[in-house]
Amino acid sequence: MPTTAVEAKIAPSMLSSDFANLASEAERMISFGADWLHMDIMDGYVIASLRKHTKAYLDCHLMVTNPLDYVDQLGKAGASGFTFHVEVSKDNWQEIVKEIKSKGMRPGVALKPGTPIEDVYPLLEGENPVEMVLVMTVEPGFGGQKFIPDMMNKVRTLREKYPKLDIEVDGGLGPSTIDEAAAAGANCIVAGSSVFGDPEPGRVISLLRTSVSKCLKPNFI
Ligand SMILES: O=C(CO)[C@@H](O)[C@H](O)COP(=O)(O)O
Repeated sequence: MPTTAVEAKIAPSMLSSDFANLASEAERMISFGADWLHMDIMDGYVIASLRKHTKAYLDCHLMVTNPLDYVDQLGKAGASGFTFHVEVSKDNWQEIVKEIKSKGMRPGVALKPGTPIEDVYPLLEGENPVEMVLVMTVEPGFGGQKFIPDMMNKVRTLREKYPKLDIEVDGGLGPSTIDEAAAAGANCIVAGSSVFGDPEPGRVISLLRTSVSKCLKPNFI
């Protein structure tokens, strides 16, 4: 029976949602077909309050300098994925990954546009590898920035080396950039302004999924 090595995951970035109505915004995105909800973390309280209203996979991107300090809090709050930055974890990533897994979350590593892809390789090898790499396609910070096409070289290199890895892209993704990202090998797509800013978010989510699905390679097992 053919199956795919990796699946398309469309993750609206809640940074672009109406914060005063977080629960209904989350429900709205799930009803439009979102797979994950992408959460940019400044503290864990938002996760805890949203978790009360949804069973969705909460894909958390920690833009913090000391990720270890947040593992326990995010685990208790109900985070599903915990993605920390490679730039701040060169010395203790093994401990961070172990802690994330012990709290029942899925570890991922993110890299900023200026960071070479080779920096994440050690985190993908050995006994306790991360399970996802988030390639930032804008400088982390806020939504609505322009997609950096050069980042697709990182995605391509990573996909060639790790055919079964979840590769996420974040920043400036939407109908005009998705084909390039999908062709390079990204399968998890974070999209903020293109989804929340469209009168038909469901149509955008479905378009993103179709583009990724077309590029996924079948894996015959
Ligand atoms: O983490 C970030 C930016 O730092 C993102 O998650 C953005 O929220 C994505 O927004 P768009 O570029 O899709 O509008």
